[in-house]
Amino acid sequence: MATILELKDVTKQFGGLTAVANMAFQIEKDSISGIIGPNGAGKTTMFNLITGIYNVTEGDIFFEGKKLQNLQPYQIADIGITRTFQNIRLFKKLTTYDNILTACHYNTDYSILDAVVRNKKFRTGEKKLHQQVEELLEIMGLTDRKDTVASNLPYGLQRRLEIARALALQPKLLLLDEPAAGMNPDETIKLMHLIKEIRDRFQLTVLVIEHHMDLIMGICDKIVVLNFGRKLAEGTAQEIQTNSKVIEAYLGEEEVIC
Ligand SMILES: Nc1ncnc2c1ncn2[C@@H]1O[C@H](COP(=O)(O)OP(=O)(O)OP(=O)(O)O)[C@@H](O)[C@H]1O
Repeated sequence: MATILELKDVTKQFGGLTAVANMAFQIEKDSISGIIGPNGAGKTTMFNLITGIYNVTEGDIFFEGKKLQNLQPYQIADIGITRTFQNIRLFKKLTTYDNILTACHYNTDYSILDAVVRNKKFRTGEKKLHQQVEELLEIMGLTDRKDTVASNLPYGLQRRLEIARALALQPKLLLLDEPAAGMNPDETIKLMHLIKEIRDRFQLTVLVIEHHMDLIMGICDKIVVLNFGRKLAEGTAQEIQTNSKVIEAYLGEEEVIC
């Protein structure tokens, strides 16, 4: 198995606070991996480092063997890493369809001039875009809500729409920050199947932060556990559930283990 993402001794400090300390792990291509840990453990900060929102204080992050150094978030999206956010970020006044379409437009290969004169290249490109939007609507179960304004969608569907927008950028690595937040158990199970389906259909790698242990334990090939910005443990769901350090520090409450 090839490694798609590697963190080598990554540290992030905010003034005197060390949010992430000497973090090191590898993510295998085509896998689904999870990051868990108590509030404030450094999970979102790690996503922000991988996606270029923050620069690392020390250490290196490699994507497909290349160092991600001083790249801007849009450059990181260009090389194939996209994400969703803990606090949903959508164009709230646009329809579901247009939210996906604006993200798909990022991939167009026609120029402004092609668009102005509406030549064949533009028309073919536009047709492809609309096909891509329809496909994403279908996969994400949003077709019958395509004309609904995003702010009027139920919360669970807003989260799905956010994933659709991240997929529209055709990533190789998809980072999901608490995709099941606010979902009921039934929606969470459906999301779990959907994440697997997305991985298979688009042949991508998924890294997911989640507090819903059933989702994490149900879909992840590997789980990295953080505590106070440090890696506490790493392994399969079974290894994590039986790891004494994890049980002591994080999964101490029995009901957390599914
Ligand atoms: N921009 C920032 N400036 C200063 N401190 C920050 C910043 N971002 C995060 N922190 C701090 O870094 C630590 C890790 O925060 P982070 O949001 O990464 O944790 P988390 O594991 O994602 O938590 P949660 O599960 O609550 O989302 C926290 O102490 C937080 O207050």
